[in-house]
Amino acid sequence: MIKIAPSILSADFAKLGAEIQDVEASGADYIHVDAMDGHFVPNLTIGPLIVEAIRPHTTLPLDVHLMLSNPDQYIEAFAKAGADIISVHVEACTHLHRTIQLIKQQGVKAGVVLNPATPVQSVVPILKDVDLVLQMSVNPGFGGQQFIEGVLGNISELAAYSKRDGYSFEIEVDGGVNTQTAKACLDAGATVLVAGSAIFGESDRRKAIQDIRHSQSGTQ
Ligand SMILES: O=C(CO)[C@H](O)[C@H](O)COP(=O)(O)O
Repeated sequence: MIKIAPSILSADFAKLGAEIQDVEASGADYIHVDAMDGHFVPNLTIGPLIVEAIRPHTTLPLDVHLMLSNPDQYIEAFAKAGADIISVHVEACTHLHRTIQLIKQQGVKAGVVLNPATPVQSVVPILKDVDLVLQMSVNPGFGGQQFIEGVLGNISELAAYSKRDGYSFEIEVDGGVNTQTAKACLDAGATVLVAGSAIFGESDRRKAIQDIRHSQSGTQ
């Protein structure tokens, strides 16, 4: 079953609790939370205080994507705030194995993230340790960007490693995912699709989630 993770980056922040409850009632599987530090990426967004504030508004897993230059410094705070999955960028981690262990020590699931131009080879040694690999399909920092087709090869490569070595990590794709681009991601082997504007930008969130989820089979 394909999982859909609405990215609250495109939600109405003035009514975030209600927005999250709406996508949960509309069939979402995870709530995707984008934390940006204005340094690793050119934008500032969400910190642990917001994660703590939204935690009581949903029973869904909070899937927290850290776009931070120094993720180690904030992992404990995000875990205590209520994150269920914490993902860090391979490009930001000098000691990736140590950072992944730090996440696991907090009792939450650990993910590693690749930017569009980062080769899959850079995460192969850590694949056996992670619960999720997040392949960015835009350059991180902003919602509403255009899907970069060149990442499809990375998704297929990740799926091939998973199959070859019997791993069970999720393959998540984030950025420019909509009803036009979802099928190619799923065909390549994605198991979780993050979508911000394609869900929160629609008045019928249930239909938006269903359309993305079923884009592979064509059954809406
Ligand atoms: O991580 C992100 C940006 O860094 C967002 O999750 C992503 O861009 C989702 O937005 P959209 O679906 O509108 O592209």
